Amino acid sequence: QTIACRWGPTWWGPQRLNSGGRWDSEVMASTAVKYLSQEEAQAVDQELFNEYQFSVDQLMELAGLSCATAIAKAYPPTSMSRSPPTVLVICGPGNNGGDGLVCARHLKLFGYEPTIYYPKRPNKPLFTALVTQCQKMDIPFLGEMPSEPTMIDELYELVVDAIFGFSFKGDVREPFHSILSILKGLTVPIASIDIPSGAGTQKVGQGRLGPYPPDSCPHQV
Ligand SMILES: NC(=O)C1=CN([C@@H]2O[C@H](COP(=O)(O)OP(=O)(O)OC[C@H]3O[C@@H](n4cnc5c(N)ncnc54)[C@H](OP(=O)(O)O)[C@@H]3O)[C@@H](O)[C@H]2O)[C@@H](O)CC1
Repeated sequence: QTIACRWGPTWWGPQRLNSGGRWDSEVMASTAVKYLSQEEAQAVDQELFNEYQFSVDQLMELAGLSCATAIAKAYPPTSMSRSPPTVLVICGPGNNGGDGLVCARHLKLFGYEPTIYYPKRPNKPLFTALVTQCQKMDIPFLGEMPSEPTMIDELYELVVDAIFGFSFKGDVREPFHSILSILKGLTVPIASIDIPSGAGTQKVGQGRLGPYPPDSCPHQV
């Protein structure tokens, strides 16, 4: 999983399996960031599931924890104006949304005050369990998206975009089109899990939350 942060002191190089199946230490040691294409990301996914026998629960827990850790490095609670810092985590209908639920749980443990908006919930045990775990940690779920960017700017210091990952395709459908429109108007920073949602993963281009790869757009974790 590529982890990158624009404002933090460190750029974490991508960690990927090379064609021989070994961790590519040269790439890991590099300070440059390589972005995986949609096909590359999906191939890594399949290799981890099939060859390495990881389960989706395992990978999602690691992904969510890694994202929360990267966010805590980029935006330490002590650097934020509120205590605890308020974070809105917006989760999509796929595994990227699952990463967001796990991330919210770890952000709470790291001293943030996350709130989740999860408008389209898959009826699968993995996701219902993740929701239960967040509820048991007293993480609130919003019934509806704040309608104006200024409302989000006032209530939250950071937004985590866990809406779409590498299976996004086509034009954004509702309710996510409206959600992304609101996010485009924010002044608070947005940390995007995997890719900025709405950005294409096939090629460098202008995504709906900013350019991709994101040299000057929301943080990508
Ligand atoms: N590889 C790894 O090691 C790991 C990967 N992980 C994570 O998984 C992510 C990939 O997960 P994923 O495959 O579930 O896809 P993802 O993008 O979250 O959601 C796709 C859903 O979105 C929807 N949708 C799509 N296009 C749309 C549109 N235009 N407009 C509106 N809706 C649209 C569509 O849902 P539907 O509308 O069909 O209900 C579709 O099913 C990956 O990026 C990484 O974050 C970690 O969890 C574990 C380790």
